Amino acid sequence: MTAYLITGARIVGGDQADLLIDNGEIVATGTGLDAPADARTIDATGLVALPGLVDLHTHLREPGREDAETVFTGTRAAAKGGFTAVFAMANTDPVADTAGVVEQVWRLGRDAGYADVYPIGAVTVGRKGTQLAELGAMADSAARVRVFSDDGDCVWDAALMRRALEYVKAFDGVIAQHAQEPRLTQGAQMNEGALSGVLGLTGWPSVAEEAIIARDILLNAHVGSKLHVCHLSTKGSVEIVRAAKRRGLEVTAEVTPHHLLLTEELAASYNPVYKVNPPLRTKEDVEAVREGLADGTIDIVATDHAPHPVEDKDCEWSAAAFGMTGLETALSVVQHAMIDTKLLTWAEVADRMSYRPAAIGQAAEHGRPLEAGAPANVVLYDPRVERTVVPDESVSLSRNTPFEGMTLPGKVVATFLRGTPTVLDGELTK
Ligand SMILES: NC(=O)N[C@@H](CC(=O)O)C(=O)O
Ligand SMILES: [Zn+2]
Ligand SMILES: [Zn+2]
Repeated sequence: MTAYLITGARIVGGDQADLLIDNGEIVATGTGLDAPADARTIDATGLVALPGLVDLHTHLREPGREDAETVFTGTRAAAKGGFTAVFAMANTDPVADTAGVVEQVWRLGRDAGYADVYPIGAVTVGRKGTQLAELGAMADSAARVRVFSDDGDCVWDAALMRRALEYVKAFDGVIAQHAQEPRLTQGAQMNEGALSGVLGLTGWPSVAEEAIIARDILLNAHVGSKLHVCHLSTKGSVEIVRAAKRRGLEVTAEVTPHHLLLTEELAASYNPVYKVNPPLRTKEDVEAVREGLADGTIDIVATDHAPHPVEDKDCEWSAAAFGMTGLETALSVVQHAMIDTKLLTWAEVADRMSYRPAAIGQAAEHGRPLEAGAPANVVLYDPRVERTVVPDESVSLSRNTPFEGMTLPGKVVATFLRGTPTVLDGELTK
């Protein structure tokens, strides 16, 4: 294995220093390090060194929709975005609700070699919301599933949600809820408000999200398990989670890059690239989720990378699929929304995009501080450059980025997965 001496990087949580990587590990940090003679030197002056990013919410689409994304293409996009681990959502076809399917996804990730893939298991059989899936079998499988979610749909039946929360206690699992009250969102197309009325699109009230979050926090407190809230998007949701945490109730929550930056006004274009679940909300909501992420109410940023082929997006708004891609732009959007606004430091970004998602998902090899002895999962990022987002430059199979044409700060220069570069000089290594 080639050794790498990374010089002059700003190491988050530490000083400007050198970083020596060998045999898959961080061997040392500091200055004047004793590198092997054949070590490759990377001048990282001006770059930020972060622990490899961890995405707790990615749609890789395999098996079933390999026209939108595969484990191979999705993890390439992940590596390009600085991620070394992704949690693959269960809404595939077949649904990841058995040990067989989660093991298949896990193996495909390992064979591709771009990022570690942690499959998420479905909570209910076929994600149909009526019968618990084989959670224990998925937990005991080679994929060692610890996160379970019916994402795409809400586990709306309170009794079933209670049983799922109880069940995962046996192996310290977590239920990640897609909080959407189905009766309040029938036919919903965008955020409910004055604008949805003007545009003639069925509205999606904030309360549909908040009611489920409040219910689940109480259910979870009752059974003493672990609840994670997917893609929280409203000011009211932030307030509910903040109040719960103040009371000492166990809950973790995520926000997506797009909900940190974009607002419902984009729907006025009727361009389905802006159609997403949960919908883009108001400026007030964006400010609230930013504050929530800054003060730790919201634990993590997760991309909800949701690739869709052109034919599912290039149609009338109401017929289009929900979802947007996000792996390759996540860190830039977070820099723009949170660092350049002085709401977060880089050390806090490492916390929200690496340490904490790894802890919630129990990805022990990931989310470790850049210190000697840790697995060499590292990203080198240049916050000084700018780029205009061009969909065709994406290595994802899909093109549905809502950031097309926007100028965003920063660029991933290198990503290391256990000491092996998956990205060097800004390009995939294989
Ligand atoms: N976010 C989305 O709009 N879509 C996701 C499902 C989901 O995350 O709910 C998808 O699978 O396409
Ligand atoms: Zn969802
Ligand atoms: Zn999702």
